[in-house]
Amino acid sequence: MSENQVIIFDTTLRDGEQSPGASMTREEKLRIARALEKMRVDVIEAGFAMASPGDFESVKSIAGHIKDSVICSLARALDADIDRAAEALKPANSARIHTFIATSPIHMQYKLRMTPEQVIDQAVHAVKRVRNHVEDVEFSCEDAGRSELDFLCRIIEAAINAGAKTINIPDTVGYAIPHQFSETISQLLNRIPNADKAVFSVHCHNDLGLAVANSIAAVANGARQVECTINGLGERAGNASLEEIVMAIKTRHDLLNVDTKVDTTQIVPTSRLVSSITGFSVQPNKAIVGANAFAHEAGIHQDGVLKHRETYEIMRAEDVGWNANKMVLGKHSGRNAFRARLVELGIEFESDAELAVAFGKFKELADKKHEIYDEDLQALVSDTQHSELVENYRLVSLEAYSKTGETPIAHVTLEIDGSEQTASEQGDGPVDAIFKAIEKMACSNANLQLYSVNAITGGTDSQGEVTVRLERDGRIVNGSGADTDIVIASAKAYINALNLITSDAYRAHPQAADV
Ligand SMILES: CC(=O)SCCNC(=O)CCNC(=O)[C@H](O)C(C)(C)COP(=O)(O)OP(=O)(O)OC[C@H]1O[C@@H](n2cnc3c(N)ncnc32)[C@H](O)[C@@H]1OP(=O)(O)O
Ligand SMILES: CC(C)C(=O)C(=O)O
Repeated sequence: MSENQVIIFDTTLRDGEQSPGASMTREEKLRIARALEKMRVDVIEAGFAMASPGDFESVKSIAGHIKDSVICSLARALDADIDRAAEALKPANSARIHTFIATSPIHMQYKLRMTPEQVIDQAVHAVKRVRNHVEDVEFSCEDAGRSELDFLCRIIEAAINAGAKTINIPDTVGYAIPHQFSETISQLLNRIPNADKAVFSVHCHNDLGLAVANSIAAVANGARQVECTINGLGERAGNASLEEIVMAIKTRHDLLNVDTKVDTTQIVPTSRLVSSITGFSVQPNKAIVGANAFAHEAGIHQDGVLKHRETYEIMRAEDVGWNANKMVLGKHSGRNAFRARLVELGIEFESDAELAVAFGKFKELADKKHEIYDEDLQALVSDTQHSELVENYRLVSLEAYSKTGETPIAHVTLEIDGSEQTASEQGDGPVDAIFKAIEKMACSNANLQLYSVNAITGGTDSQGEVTVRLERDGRIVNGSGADTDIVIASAKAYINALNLITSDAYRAHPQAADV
């Protein structure tokens, strides 16, 4: 293995599963293991065989099915744990046993109730026991982040002499700070006489939100294995996230000068799989795999990305398995992104003035709604194009009241041929009351033939798009209106239909006039 390669050791199925609520069945673990193998993860820690019969079976099943990654089981520094791990790993192509014992004063004194000398003896015994089963021995100094450096040097030297091939330095409780952790790694590598006989690994927890930073700092100072999990799943605040580690190494190759074998295009599919199996959703702003990781809403950013993607993107969405980056239209968006999306939708305006009107309406809508979807744009543009109509009727204000047990009532103010009128009516529902109030003022004598409401997109902040079909003297028109408030959308649609039915331009049947 090249000295510039970092081994990616995934522990989603072991430490990840220690996340309260993240227990997985054997079949689920196998599905994740297959995804990790496809991603070309070097080592998959499949479980802790001693933990339960179910975990034993999971390790065994993964060992039997996965051929391209090394399969590993955790084991305490106890013969029974080690033998159980070896038993589960029998079917594996390449097997590793990961044995550990705590090395910090607080763990040795209060948890293990052992002296430091006893801990060294047990570690050496455990490593030798593992060597009786497999060549590939990993030894971890649990709580290394709070262990004394001199003691770490002693126990690691002894473990390497006993046959450990990988030495893992876990920051078990997420206590380390990057510059200090990288100094620890560098000291261990420099001071332990046989350090060159093993690969040094790190396993960082995220209690202070520093798991990835500490892991990368360690890599910069000579660690060549990183233990991590998909989506940063893991005990308490989680482990270092695989996707962040791998992409930091890839993106900052200029600085770190190391590589991994991971096929990064498998990151997003695997993240989704883990999230759907565990039920732990990924926060939208999570690096790499969050829904917003490659989404831009701010106009200045969108403009920059449209002109030259790298202005605001340090990675390509496609490289981590997204289809593409995303321009989200919202209230922070600018004219350039708005125009670009309309062009993609095949919508063009004849003049800049027309575009400006549509953009103004878009900003008004965006103030009411979080995200503007393509369907919103289409409704908005058709509204803008309708605005070419001579508006004999214009909605000034509207108040609709409904309460259980009471008859709904609406007060509507319209501008009709330049002057304002107000009417109030009761109805079977607020929309019925509105239509009656409008008709009271318009006196159109038109017949309502159809009223339909559609949510333009999902979510309760979706725009309602209303269609109102009116008929008068054999002429039929379809009016439409869109708004986040469906009562207002209904009034807009009715008024639009009134304007159409009284307009010379729409004398034909609506289908013929393409209304
Ligand atoms: C930092 C980490 O993530 S370490 C991995 C943590 N993961 C887990 O614990 C999940 C799986 N664990 C389990 O299913 C159970 O704890 C088991 C099966 C391993 C052990 O269960 P039990 O035998 O009932 O022991 P229990 O969990 O109550 O206590 C742990 C015992 O292991 C001892 N122990 C802890 N770590 C080690 C070690 N590395 N080597 C040897 N003994 C150890 C403890 O001192 C304690 O011993 P004691 O019973 O003599 O006091
Ligand atoms: C067993 C070790 C590696 C561990 O999970 C930890 O210390 O967090």
